[in-house]
Amino acid sequence: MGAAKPDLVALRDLKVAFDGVQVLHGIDLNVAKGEAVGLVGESGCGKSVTWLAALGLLPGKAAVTGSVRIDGRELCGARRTALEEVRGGRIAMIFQDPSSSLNPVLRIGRQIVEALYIHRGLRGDAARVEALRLMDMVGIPDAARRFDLYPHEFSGGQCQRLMIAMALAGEPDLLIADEPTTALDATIQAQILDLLNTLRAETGMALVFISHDLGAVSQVCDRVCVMYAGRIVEEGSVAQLFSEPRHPYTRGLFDAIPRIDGPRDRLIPIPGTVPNPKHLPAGCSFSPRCPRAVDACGSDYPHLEPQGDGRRLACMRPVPAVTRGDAERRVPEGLMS
Ligand SMILES: Nc1ncnc2c1ncn2[C@@H]1O[C@H](COP(=O)(O)OP(=O)(O)OP(=O)(O)O)[C@@H](O)[C@H]1O
Repeated sequence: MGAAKPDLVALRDLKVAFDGVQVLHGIDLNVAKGEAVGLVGESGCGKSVTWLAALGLLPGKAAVTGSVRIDGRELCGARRTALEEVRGGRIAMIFQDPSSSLNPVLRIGRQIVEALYIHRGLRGDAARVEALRLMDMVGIPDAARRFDLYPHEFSGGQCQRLMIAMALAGEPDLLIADEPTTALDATIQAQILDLLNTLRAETGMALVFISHDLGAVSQVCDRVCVMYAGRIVEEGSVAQLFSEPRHPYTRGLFDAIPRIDGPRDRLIPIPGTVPNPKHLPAGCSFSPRCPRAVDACGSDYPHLEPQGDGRRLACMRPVPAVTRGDAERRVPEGLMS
């Protein structure tokens, strides 16, 4: 086994509140250089806010505390110039909707050239050559001819590729992809996941992949963090979590997705709804929906503790370990050790 890679990002006890309502309750999370980490969980659990807070992109009304270290440098509470240096340079972020990043009234080539100037000081022919290289790298055919087109002249999948090209303009060490494939149909989604894997292999950049889609996460990530109501409740390798989810919430997420080899009537939705951050239940926030909860779960919050097998888990009544046979049925092809 090789030595562990050094951390690129370390979040410690990251908390966020909007107008006095706490929505993030102390996130501890590391991303190593070159690693791909998935963040999954139901809508509103805090996946996006975690990274928007880390990059200083939340609106002024957000109260953010804790520590955000990028390569050892503290960014929580840092000056705007320090944050701007990191954003788009060391770290880039892409979103579900390319129109949030692409300017509809500017030709696409010019937008990439501008990003190259801002992040790397390139201009003139050098910028054009590099922009064409990036367009080619993200799989835009006939880049030279399409350099002068507007965003609306590209398909949804191509706009997503162009947004990735702009994100790569700063040669980031980390790309944060927030639901990058949710709005795309299945074939295009698969192509974008493939592209992310290829780019990671070619550039060595790390990836944070935020998604509802466990299947997509399994295709691009090394490690997964499962979030619930503003906390990480379980974290482990993709193979570990797919083969043996130990938190009842993680287990619930897996039971609620269709499996190609499973009968349709085996889909079990998680009962109840995600709690309102204004009125979180006492103890473990998942306990009112949890099939394994006991009285203590409604009074004491379980901390996220390292387990013997390398995962971290916040649960007093974890799901018992499954047998090897069950595990093999659950793990997507190629992930079984
Ligand atoms: N600007 C804001 N002002 C007030 N509350 C906010 C703001 N942004 C996010 N929130 C709240 O913070 C919580 C976490 O939101 P976040 O967007 O991180 O969830 P998410 O897990 O990314 O959800 P989704 O999968 O739907 O994107 C939610 O309760 C949300 O309503």
